[in-house]
This record gives sequence, C-alpha cells and structure tokens, in this order.
Amino acid sequence: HSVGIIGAPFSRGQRKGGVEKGPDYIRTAGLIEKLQAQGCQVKDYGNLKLDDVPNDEPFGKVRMPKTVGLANQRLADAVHTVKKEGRACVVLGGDHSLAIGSILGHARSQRDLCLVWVDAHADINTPLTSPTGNVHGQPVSYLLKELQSKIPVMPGFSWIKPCITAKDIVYIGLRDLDPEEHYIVKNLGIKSFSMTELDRLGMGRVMEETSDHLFSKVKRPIHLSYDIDALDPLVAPATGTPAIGGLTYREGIYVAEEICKTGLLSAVDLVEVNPSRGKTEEEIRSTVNAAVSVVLSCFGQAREG
Ligand SMILES: N[C@](CCCC[B-](O)(O)O)(CCN1CCC(O)CC1)C(=O)O
Ligand SMILES: [Mn+2]
Ligand SMILES: [Mn+2]
Ligand SMILES: [Mn+2]
Repeated sequence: HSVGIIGAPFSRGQRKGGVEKGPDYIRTAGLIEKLQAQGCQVKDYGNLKLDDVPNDEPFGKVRMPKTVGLANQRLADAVHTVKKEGRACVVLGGDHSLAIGSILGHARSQRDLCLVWVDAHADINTPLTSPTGNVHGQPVSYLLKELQSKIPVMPGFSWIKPCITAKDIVYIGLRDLDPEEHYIVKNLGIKSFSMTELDRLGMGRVMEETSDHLFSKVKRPIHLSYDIDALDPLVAPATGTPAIGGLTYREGIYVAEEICKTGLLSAVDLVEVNPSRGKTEEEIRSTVNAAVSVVLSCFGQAREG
C-alpha cells in the first residue's frame, strides 16, 4: 500500500478544545513507523496550518463559518494532491467537520467514490436543523446533492459543491441521532446500520450488506470516514461526544480489515480523537491506540497474521 498522511489539527467544528492535538498524539503513538513496518510506503505531508479567520461572525447558530470553510478548502486541496500522487489518503483529525474537505478533495480525483461513515452520529444536520450549531454534526448535509435546497448560502462555504447522493453512503454504528437527522436519513433512504442492526445481524453480515450495497457489483473507490466515537467509550473515551453502547474494539477493527480486503480503499479520515477529554493517561492511550489500530487494519494489519 502507498499511503499519504495529512494532519488536520482542527477544532472549530465544535467547542471542546484538544481535538486539534489528535494528529500529533496519533503520530507520537508510531502510526507511520508501524505502517512502514507492515510494508506500506508512507509519505507524511505534515500538519496543515489551519488558522482562525479574523472577524469571523456567526451565521445563525453556526460559529466561525469562514474558519471552518477555509480549513476544509485547504484540506480539499491537500487531499487532491495526495490522490494525484497515487496514494491512499489518510486524514488525521481534528473534528469531523474535516470530512467536508476530505471528501470533496477526494471526489476531485475519484468521480464515483462511495462513502462508508462509521460513527455513533449521522453528522447530517443542516445549518438550520443543527441543535448546537457545531459543524462537526453537519458535514454530510453539505455533501449530499439531495439536500442542497436546504443549505443556506454561508460565508466561507460557497466553494462547496455536493459530490454524492444518498445511495452512495452507508452508515455503521449509529446510536445518537437528533430527530431531524433521523427524518433526513429515513426520508432519503440512506442505508444505515445502527447499533440495533449490528446487534441483530452481527458485523460480519453488516459488512456483507455494505459491500453489496456499495461496491461489490461495480468496483468503486471507497472513502472511509471513521469517527473514533463509533467505538464504545470503554474503548475510546477521549473524544468530544461519547455515546455508550458502541462498537467493541474487535468490531471496530473488523470494519477496517474488511474494507482493506476489498482493495478499494482510497481515502480514510480518522477523526475526533481528543486527548483533553481523557480523564487519565490510560484513557488517552486506549483511545489513541484504537485509532492507530484502525488505520493499520485499513492498510494490511490482520489479526490472522
Ligand atoms: N448531533 C449532535 C452531535 C454531533 C456529533 C458530531 B461527531 O462528529 O462527533 O459525530 C448533537 C447531539 N445531541 C445534542 C443534544 C443532546 O442532548 C444530545 C446530543 C450535533 O451537535 O449535531
Ligand atoms: Mn501496505
Ligand atoms: Mn460521532
Ligand atoms: Mn462524526
């Protein structure tokens, strides 16, 4: 596997400090050396400089729209560069608003990409339905063609053109949706495996159905957007919006192993690792190590050896 790593130390999609430290904690835990040790050819593109835009006024409930928009514009360019260089792209977050730039940058070079969204949350609020105004709960709404009539013109977001439709995305791990999000997911008929389906079917069947839905018939590049809060807080507590009853470590790794085996993985986001939200060093270590293991499993680490 040829892999490009982009650090995106960004926190302005939400309000809890510390998530901007995610990239460096993941690097310090040895992600790059471990990828190389398992035979990957790795280029580290470093951390993006994602500064606050001065005089950034709120748009309704949405704080710092220009800052969020510009950060994602920069990320989109960086991801596009990695893809042009023929590598699988790994974006280390940073909060999940970064998926806007990561996916749009990816879509510039891979027209027919499909999206596997692993998360406790659907992140599909529009700026008008969001209960918090935090953009990390909204990225999918900016990307879906079907929702464009519901997205207001927002400063810093005019460059964004939706690149996917509802049939191109599968959710895995949902367990904490706002009522408006649930309505949107149902209304658009988005394929989603909540923790209920996971309990009913098991992750093996969930990955089979995900494959059938997205990429088994027609091979397409996969964008895996992996929010560490999909994992149970007992495994990954150091994150901004933990929700109990999540994926086991084994389920979380299994998703990555299965995606790796398709040979179609083209980009992965690993987001929402927030060291400041760990109450102890052990909580931080557990969260960061889980994040590292997910990425290693995306690129060939297999429990069978
Ligand atoms: N849906 C939430 C959480 C988004 C989480 C984003 B992430 O990237 O981490 O997936 C709001 C969640 N909800 C707000 C009301 C509370 O009582 C319960 C949580 C939102 O802020 O939109
Ligand atoms: Mn490899
Ligand atoms: Mn989440
Ligand atoms: Mn998320």
